[in-house]
Amino acid sequence: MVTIEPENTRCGFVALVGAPNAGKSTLLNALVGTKVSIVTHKAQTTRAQIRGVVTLEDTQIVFIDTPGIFAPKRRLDRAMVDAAWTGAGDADLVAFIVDAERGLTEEVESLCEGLANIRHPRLLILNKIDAVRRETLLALAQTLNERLRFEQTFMISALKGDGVQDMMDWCARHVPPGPWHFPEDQLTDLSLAITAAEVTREKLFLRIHDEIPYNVTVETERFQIQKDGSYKIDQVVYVTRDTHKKIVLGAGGQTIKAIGADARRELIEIFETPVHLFLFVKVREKWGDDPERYREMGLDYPSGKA
Ligand SMILES: Nc1nc2c(ncn2[C@@H]2O[C@H](COP(=O)(O)OP(=O)(O)OP(=O)(O)O)[C@@H](O)[C@H]2O)c(=O)[nH]1
Repeated sequence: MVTIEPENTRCGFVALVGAPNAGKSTLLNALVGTKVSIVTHKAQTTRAQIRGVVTLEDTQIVFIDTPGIFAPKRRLDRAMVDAAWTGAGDADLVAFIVDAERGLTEEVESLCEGLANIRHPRLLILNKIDAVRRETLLALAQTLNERLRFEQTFMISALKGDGVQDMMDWCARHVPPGPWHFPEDQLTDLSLAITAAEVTREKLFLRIHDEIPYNVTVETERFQIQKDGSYKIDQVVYVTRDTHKKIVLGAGGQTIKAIGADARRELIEIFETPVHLFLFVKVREKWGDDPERYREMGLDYPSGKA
């Protein structure tokens, strides 16, 4: 066994920033090699900063999946966007993820402006190359490199894994010397309770097909490790309206039951222990404006910006 002396280690934070749906969470999961951040085809899935940890020989890289940056409306939205920019400002390297299929959208343009104010070295990551022609990719890479200075450009498919290792190796070579922040075998800093809430939220997003998911949040109210090692988890699904509650419940409670079954199945896989999951649906009209609700998600209350 090789012993790694603390004075020889490297460690750094790499923020993954980009527009909603660019593929940041998919990339984080591909980098870490397991699911640490929930992914859906809907924009604004990631609400808080989620850290995924990769330890390679003497180097630890902490990737930060940030919420997609967009024009915020509610307090929650502002807190999400703040979390994304804070993630970028705190990192050693900033990876700008661009959905190459969508190309140069207004969101991407305004992100370029924001990123110009961030002093840390930047990487350009063109994602979804599996869905784009080579010429389109090269043209996009050139345009973006003319707008902003990037240390390196990577063309990847987070979904298929192409180019992900190259990006990770590059990051490993460019993080500063320093002690590790996490034990070698830790993959994320999310608590069990938050992980459980995120998984249920993902299943909800996947089962309910309209506006409602943006108006839903899930909180783990109680997380108990039972004597037999199984987990008993009580969660509340907050919706903003009674009509939404009816949809989330479904006829005879069918929808929530199916969501619970999906979530339970995945939680058993993640936690590697039996899980007893209990979901309750409550109406909380303005939860998106209630700091208590999103403080739970690890988002800071955006002071003075109410
Ligand atoms: N074709 C293709 N689709 C991808 C790729 N990477 C991600 N996607 C899809 O893009 C969608 C959004 O992916 P996410 O990883 O949730 O995107 P995100 O940037 O984290 O989104 P927010 O949480 O909204 O900020 C999902 O449907 C993914 O499956 C890729 O390399 N190729």
